[in-house]
Amino acid sequence: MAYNQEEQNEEEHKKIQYPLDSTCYRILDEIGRGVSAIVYKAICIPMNSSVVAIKAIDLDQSRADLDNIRREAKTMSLLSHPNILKAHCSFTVDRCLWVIMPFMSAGSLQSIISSAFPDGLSEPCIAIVLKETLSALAYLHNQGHLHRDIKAGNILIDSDGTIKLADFGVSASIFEPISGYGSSFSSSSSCLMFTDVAGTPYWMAPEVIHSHTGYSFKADIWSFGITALELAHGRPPLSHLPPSKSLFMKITKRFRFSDYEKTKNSKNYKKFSKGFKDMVGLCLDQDPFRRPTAEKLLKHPFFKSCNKGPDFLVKHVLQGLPSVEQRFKQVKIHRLLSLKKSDGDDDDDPEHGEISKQRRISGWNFNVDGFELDPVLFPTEKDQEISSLKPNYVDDVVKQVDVSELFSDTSTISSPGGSRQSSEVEGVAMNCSGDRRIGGESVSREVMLASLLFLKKSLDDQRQNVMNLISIFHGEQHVVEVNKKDNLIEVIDKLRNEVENEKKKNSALQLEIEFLKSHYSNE
Ligand SMILES: Nc1ncnc2c1ncn2[C@@H]1O[C@H](COP(=O)(O)OP(=O)(O)OP(=O)(O)O)[C@@H](O)[C@H]1O
Repeated sequence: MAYNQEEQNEEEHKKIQYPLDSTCYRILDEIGRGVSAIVYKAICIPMNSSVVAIKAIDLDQSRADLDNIRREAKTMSLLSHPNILKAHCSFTVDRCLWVIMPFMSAGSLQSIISSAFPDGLSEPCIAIVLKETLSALAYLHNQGHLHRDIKAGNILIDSDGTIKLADFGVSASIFEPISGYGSSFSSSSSCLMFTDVAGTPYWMAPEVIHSHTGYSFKADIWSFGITALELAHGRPPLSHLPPSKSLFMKITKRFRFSDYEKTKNSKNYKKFSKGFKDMVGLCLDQDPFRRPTAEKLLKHPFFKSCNKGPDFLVKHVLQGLPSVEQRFKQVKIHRLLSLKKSDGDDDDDPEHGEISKQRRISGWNFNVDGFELDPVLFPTEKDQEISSLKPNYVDDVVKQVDVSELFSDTSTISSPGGSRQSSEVEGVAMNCSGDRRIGGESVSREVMLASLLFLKKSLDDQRQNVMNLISIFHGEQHVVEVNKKDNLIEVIDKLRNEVENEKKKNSALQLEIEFLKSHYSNE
């Protein structure tokens, strides 16, 4: 089912039309990879060989179906704002959707910080980037759209310092009719709400993860706050944890910034202004209704006092930076090397060694705190002594999750009346909540299922990453200069094993989900 954006939007006739034929484009270099897409630098031959970026989305891997993407592209083509990256056109090429976009020569802020500013940008630079992004967000929200994937990876910068918000892959219009979206949509509450889970885990608002309560524009404000921390520290909070674990921590223990506390004592500890910390704190209020709108946030003193522009970014961020394609190659090499380095890591883990070498697995158990499926080993004598103390794991999970308590925060950074409890953690770290054990009897099956589905997605993503690495080995050995045949065979064998392991984990997880579904439907 081929489609092109042109036939769906009369507006498009008014502007220069890029060709809808893949043979008109010549790919020059790969410049980025997402979960289900590869981004290329290319030239459009009939357009005086002008440089473009092509995002090739694998429709088999992508969550969205073609109808939704088509609808989204149509809606997005009506938007116009200096800080929003508008695609030139899009069309299908086999099972891929090619989105032809302006080439933003410095790439994303994420690619910049990961290669040149691992400890984050300076506050004046962050202020400019965030202010421009927030203008785009305020416009989007005023037009009735949620972005749903705000993060540094989706903020692009051009060689002149211009900032544009990109990637509307999961964005959605709150004004669209229910039937028009793959999203679940609820209008039962006082404002229109989405209930499907969309976005990238570390940046997701608690109400998005806890999807049955619904979410709206304020979910973007949360992600905006996380993006501020990402730009300030070089990574989002909790990113040292696997995505599923970070999600579950947010649901059960509420979001804390304890991982940034360590930063305070490190040599790279940075001090940020009160205004910046206050602004981030407002975005990261656990209660979406207390978070400010994008419009209101733009009036915050942090942004009001930001009077520098793109030139400042050129001077302090872009100068001397390798090109986006060079940076991407470096990232690939780095990933490859860390993969090789981690080859032997499992052997260092005594528990893992024991599992794999001495003991047989009898099944899987759900580790509530770690939000992981742990293998259950055939018991040793010592295990049998304590086994009678362990409750049935499903009951255990169900009794420990009291959804009514999850978001009734008593120690958030903003109090209902607007007065603020002291921010005890310095830097951007804020004490959002105590680490309270959750008790009670109420049960959220949706949370359980949503969480398990996330875990499954995380495993799928890991599998995809391994596949990507395999393709790097096959296609670009000259880049990584791995010439020794023996080495290659050994690494490929290990990758193959990893894929097999992932497959096994996926099947086990599938069984687990089936079990939980039938368990709940029987009740
Ligand atoms: N129009 C563009 N011009 C220049 N570089 C781009 C452009 N679009 C994307 N990139 C580069 O490609 C990288 C990958 O982009 P992509 O949108 O596929 O992934 P992502 O948003 O980081 O990940 P995900 O798919 O998980 O959302 C970006 O980080 C950026 O450096």
